[in-house]
Amino acid sequence: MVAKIKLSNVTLKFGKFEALKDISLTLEAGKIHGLIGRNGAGKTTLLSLLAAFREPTQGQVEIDGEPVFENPEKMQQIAFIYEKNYADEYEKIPAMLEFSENYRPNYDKEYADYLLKRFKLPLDKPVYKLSKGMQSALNVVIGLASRTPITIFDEAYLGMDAPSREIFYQEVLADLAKHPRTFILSTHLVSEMDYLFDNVVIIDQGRLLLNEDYETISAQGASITGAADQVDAFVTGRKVLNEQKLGGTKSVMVFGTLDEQDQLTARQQGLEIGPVSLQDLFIHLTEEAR
Ligand SMILES: Nc1ncnc2c1ncn2[C@@H]1O[C@H](COP(=O)(O)OP(=O)(O)OP(=O)(O)O)[C@@H](O)[C@H]1O
Repeated sequence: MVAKIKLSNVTLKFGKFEALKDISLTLEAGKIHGLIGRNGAGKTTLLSLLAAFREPTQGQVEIDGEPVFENPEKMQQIAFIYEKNYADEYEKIPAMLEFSENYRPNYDKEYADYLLKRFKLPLDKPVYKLSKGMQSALNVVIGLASRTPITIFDEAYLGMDAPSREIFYQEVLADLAKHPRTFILSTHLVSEMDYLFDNVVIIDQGRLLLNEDYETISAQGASITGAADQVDAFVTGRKVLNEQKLGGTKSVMVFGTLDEQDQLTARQQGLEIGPVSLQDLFIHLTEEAR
């Protein structure tokens, strides 16, 4: 079961402050969408609208053509996983999971049990006594095992160590392949998670900067590596995003596509051309917008 999300001219105000400014975008069903933006860009605010936690001040948020706000049928199809405060959660994990089991029609208890084991989560402790990383892993279990048509993870990895984050990423990919649905992952760990994304949404200061598939974005930049003086000559006049030097070798990231002639010239000069990282493009695009 998959679902398509559409925002049309969405504005969200907190009092006089516009946290989201006239955002229109479509998120295709069955894909992994990466949502990135600097601190305070409006990611959580945007996700809370998708999850029907709030109503836009202006504009429409629709899932499969229907408004989502105060629409119980649509809301049941969306899991919004964010960092919760479990200070007052005296239940143990099995009791907590009962809610998802009862409320989510596609909830898979066997899969949840498998994930609990994979994350090595203790079942005999009240949730408030779990470490921060364990509480995040529990959120991930709820999000994945609910198998909702739309699953939103808002920086779900907070506190999780590297091996646990790796399990999270592996499970997103493996379970999506078996049970198609739409994932939206917001993150600051761009270089760690970019390989997961089919599509990337970048917002900055409440505005949409970009909503494109990962391959198209990657083609908007290139890395050029080779002898330092040759590389310097090649990148003259181009927009340099980042450079690194090791001995006589230099690697420079440039913004903009390289046409066939550029590629031929680079090869003739013994320069190596590679892709640019999403992280470098993100830093560049959000700096340029200021
Ligand atoms: N309840 C609120 N009342 C007033 N302003 C708010 C409220 N929630 C968020 N904001 C403001 O809206 C803007 C966007 O916040 P949001 O939490 O969506 O950003 P974010 O991109 O998720 O940031 P971060 O990466 O730091 O978590 C910020 O300027 C924030 O101060």
